[in-house]
Amino acid sequence: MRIDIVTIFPTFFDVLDISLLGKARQSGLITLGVHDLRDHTHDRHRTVDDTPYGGGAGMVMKPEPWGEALDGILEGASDPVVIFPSPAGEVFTQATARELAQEQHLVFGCGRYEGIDQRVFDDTAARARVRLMSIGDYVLNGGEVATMAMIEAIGRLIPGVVGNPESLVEESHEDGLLEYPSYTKPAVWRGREVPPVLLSGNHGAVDAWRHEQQLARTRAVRPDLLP
Ligand SMILES: OB(O)c1ccc2cc[nH]c2c1
Repeated sequence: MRIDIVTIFPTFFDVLDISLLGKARQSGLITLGVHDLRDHTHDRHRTVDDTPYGGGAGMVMKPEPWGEALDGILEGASDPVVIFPSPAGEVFTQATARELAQEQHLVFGCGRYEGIDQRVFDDTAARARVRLMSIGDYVLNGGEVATMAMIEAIGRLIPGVVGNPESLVEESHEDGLLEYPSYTKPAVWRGREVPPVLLSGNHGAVDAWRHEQQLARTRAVRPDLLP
């Protein structure tokens, strides 16, 4: 998978050189391109924003630098999905991560200030699949944190990135439920015992207990996930 990111804070994504995603890049499973939006400005101050038409507080990101940056990425690209993190976007879920992990090329456009001139979305949608994505009902200062979260959620689902693919199966949201509680040695810690069923060696009983724990947790914390 190729991933391109357009941002005014390119060093924000240096962290993608480490851990699982860093290994995936070294092995060629993921190819990453980080593009500084200011490299697509042509004034002395490298201006990327201006006051909003219609008035209002804050600044809006100018369309010209975005147009030039995306032209360079989309030219010759093979059917990428262009994702703009936005509080006004569809909610990114584990199902979205699974869906996007199937793609060959993702482009993330990280907005700042009050957002990006709408014509950038419209112009890009005329030549690529565009999706505005929200990672939750709260507002960040820009798209970089959301992009990092989505890249991690998507990247870990790409075959070969996570060593043991079985570890991807029993996770929260994979089967529509929250995950069961986990325990490891010691069997007693500060007077707290591991649930005896987990020490029983009875795999059927363990599976049943874990499923019940998933249901109980989901009922308590995320009843909206239940069918
Ligand atoms: O909360 B968010 O996901 C988000 C995304 C993009 C921008 C651009 C300016 N504020 C933003 C917030």
